Amino acid sequence: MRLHFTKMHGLGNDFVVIDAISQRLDMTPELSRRLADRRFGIGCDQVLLVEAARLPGTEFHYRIFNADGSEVEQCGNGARCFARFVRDQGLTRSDDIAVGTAAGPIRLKAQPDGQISVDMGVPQLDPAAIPFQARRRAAAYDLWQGCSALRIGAVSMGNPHAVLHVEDIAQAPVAELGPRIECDPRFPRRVNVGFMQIIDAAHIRLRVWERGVGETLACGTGACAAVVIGRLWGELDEAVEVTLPGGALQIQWAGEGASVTMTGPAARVFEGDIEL
Ligand SMILES: N[C@@H](CCC[C@H](N)C(=O)O)C(=O)O
Repeated sequence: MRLHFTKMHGLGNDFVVIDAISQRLDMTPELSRRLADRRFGIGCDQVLLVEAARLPGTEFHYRIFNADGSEVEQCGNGARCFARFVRDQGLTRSDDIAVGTAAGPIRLKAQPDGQISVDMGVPQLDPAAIPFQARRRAAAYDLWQGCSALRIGAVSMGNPHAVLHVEDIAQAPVAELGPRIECDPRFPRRVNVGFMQIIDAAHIRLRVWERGVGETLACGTGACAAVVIGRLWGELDEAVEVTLPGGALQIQWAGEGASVTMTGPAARVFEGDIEL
């Protein structure tokens, strides 16, 4: 069987995007691992499937698979690439697209300058919704790693995130602490881990250890999560520029009960066919 795909990226967080409306595809963890493999497959952080709408009021359904084969609820950089893909392929003419995900519907807006804005929904801070084991909701939690407690914020942007403050992003222990926190038993579905350096109230630097992938060049939901936590800690404004290793995203969050908006680029790299 031959499968047509498009390789895309959002600030270097890279995707294999598949039109699963015009092509029949039975996605499995094995197949997503194979497509994502950088030596034996095409290579990407996530595989994105464009499917027919399932939720009322939406035009499409969006499924996301990490490089380790796990299917996940949300992907922010992927959402911007999804919007660009369905418009470039002529699957829609709309510049305001409602899309269903496992985490509920999201709205994607193509801006005149080519950037895409995504309404990422209302962040969930209740521990049970993240999911995170804690007696009660708090702005910060102590997470014990060996003999030392790390101060973290925890939030769901549809997918789970832990956020830590670091003094110097270049020296952040991402490869050491990332996998340990990802698999901490207090996060029963594992977790994405953001390391945030606050430059000033309108600008942060961020590196993210992604669940099911490892460190990526950018993480859209991670950028939203960091701004939410930074605002809960009283350190950030409503509009924040988030600089990731792959480039910058603009994040806006008015506060409790409001949706988070993320704006940034989406790029197409190449198209191809893979024999399965
Ligand atoms: N790269 C993403 C997040 C992808 C999913 C994540 N690894 C998870 O397991 O939740 C983004 O841009 O948000």
